[in-house]
Amino acid sequence: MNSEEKNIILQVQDLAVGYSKKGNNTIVAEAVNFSIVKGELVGLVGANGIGKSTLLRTLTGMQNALNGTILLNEKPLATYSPFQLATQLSVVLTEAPASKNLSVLEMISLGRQPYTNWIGTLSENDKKAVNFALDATETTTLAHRKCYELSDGQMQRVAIARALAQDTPIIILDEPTTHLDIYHRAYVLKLLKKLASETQKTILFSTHEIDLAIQLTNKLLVMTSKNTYFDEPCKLIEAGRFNALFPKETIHFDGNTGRFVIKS
Ligand SMILES: Nc1ncnc2c1ncn2[C@@H]1O[C@H](COP(=O)(O)OP(=O)(O)OP(=O)(O)O)[C@@H](O)[C@H]1O
Repeated sequence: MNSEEKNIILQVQDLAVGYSKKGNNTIVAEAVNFSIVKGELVGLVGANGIGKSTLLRTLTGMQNALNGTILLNEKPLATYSPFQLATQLSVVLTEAPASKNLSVLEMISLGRQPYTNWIGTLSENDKKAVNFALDATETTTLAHRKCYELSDGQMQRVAIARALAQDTPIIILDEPTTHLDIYHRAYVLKLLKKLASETQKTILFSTHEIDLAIQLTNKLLVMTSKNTYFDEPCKLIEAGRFNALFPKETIHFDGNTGRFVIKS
């Protein structure tokens, strides 16, 4: 076993994802294979409706795989209890949280739920994790504001802080840059990169910011209607994988600049 194999935290083998209704399976993506190493920042890109959220929901145990294997720390995901999973994997979804009436501090403290006692009292260790999360996401000054008072960009940082407070080795985020302006999109993705390299957390996020993801991530998962590719961004460019993402008549990928260009 080489050192990369030893550090694999999430391994996906021949995975099929999709939906099951009255015994009929609708497969959204199949033959998905990849292995993510500890401390890597991995982006998931693909056209609207290709199956990014479906794949992420399957990887977080929120919906069942239709086929194949997901190994978390070499153990099948399906064998983790909800409590065990909450200590390994935190999830940041796009939907606004139901409890926007909470203060920022209360929202971030919710991340400590897997560790707190039944009345939810925070130990010194819990407080340390919450303070680290506030600091890392620059949300300390917002701590006593209500979540409903925040802008989308501020709320996104709070959602990331809640996941950080949960202190799991893996954080999975579904489109963390939705509704943000270009500066805040870059800010959030740079924050994820910093967290992955400084805390050795493994971070997997879906995004439509392909140009930014190419610049910032260690690896990318590229979902197309035929295949899902997984590799370093430069190798994916070399192999022409981004050319297959969108219909060529409208935009094409320029491998020299690493950017999409509108066709005139
Ligand atoms: N609950 C559901 N039941 C059945 N089909 C669904 C369900 N949710 C999504 N789908 C279908 O699964 C396919 C993939 O959807 P998904 O939301 O995973 O795509 P996506 O890549 O995340 O899209 P987007 O970039 O637009 O968010 C789509 O055809 C969608 O209609």
